[in-house]
Amino acid sequence: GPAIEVARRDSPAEASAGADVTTRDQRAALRRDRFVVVDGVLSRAEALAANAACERRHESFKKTPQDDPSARTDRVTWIGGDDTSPALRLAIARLRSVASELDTDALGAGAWQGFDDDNVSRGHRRSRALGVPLAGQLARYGASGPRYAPHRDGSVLAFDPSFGAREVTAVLYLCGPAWDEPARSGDDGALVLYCGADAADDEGDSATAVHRVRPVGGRLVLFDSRTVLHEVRPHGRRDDRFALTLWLGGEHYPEFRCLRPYVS
Ligand SMILES: O=C(O)CCC(=O)C(=O)O
Ligand SMILES: [Fe+2]
Repeated sequence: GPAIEVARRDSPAEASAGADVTTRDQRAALRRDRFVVVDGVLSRAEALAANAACERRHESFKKTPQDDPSARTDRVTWIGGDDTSPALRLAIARLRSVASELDTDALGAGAWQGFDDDNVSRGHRRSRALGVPLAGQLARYGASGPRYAPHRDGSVLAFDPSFGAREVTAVLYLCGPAWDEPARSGDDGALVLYCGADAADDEGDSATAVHRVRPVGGRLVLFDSRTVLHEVRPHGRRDDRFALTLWLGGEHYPEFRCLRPYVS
């Protein structure tokens, strides 16, 4: 898991796939609101093919090191650019491409400036390009149970290298067509974002805005890994909930190890 995530990172330029995944307005919304939802990142046919590849791979999903009912109970596997499935290679390529798009808005600074220009206001002399891991986490949430309790993905005070590197979380949903319609009742497998919650709040009570995102196939969610408290609700559907996640950030040289605190 984390070892794969940390082992190697590309620069945004190396990870660019050419076609735009996000618009300038969506990226501005991300920096302002600390999250944005982008629909149609995979076409319907591409999303169907990716979902079928996830279903075929059912046996390769494993427990995570954090596996515990009070934390998370999903099962995961890792997807790299050399995956045997063309549909999953396309999905990871679209996610990796987002980093170079975030860099293009840097107003001549040459790299990502952080959320709401945080990097500048915290006194960074230079902006940093967003490192792009070679592999993303594919998670499977089965029916009636698996969930991920409220958490943040990254922190500037991290001791775990992968955790310290994470700056922007990118989640691409690979759910099948049954997920296109809202759940009729009960828990719906939503990603719940507790925006504006205090840093000390791990439950979301202090959030200034709560957003529920349905995991529709082909939908991308981007958010601030370090400040946005979020959780995955359980669901009662027959079909599994699949999400491919890539954490952007950290420096992009081989074997990044977060030797320095990520504030400078
Ligand atoms: O599947 C999702 O919607 C988000 C998953 C998540 O929060 C994580 O893996 O850290
Ligand atoms: Fe998360």
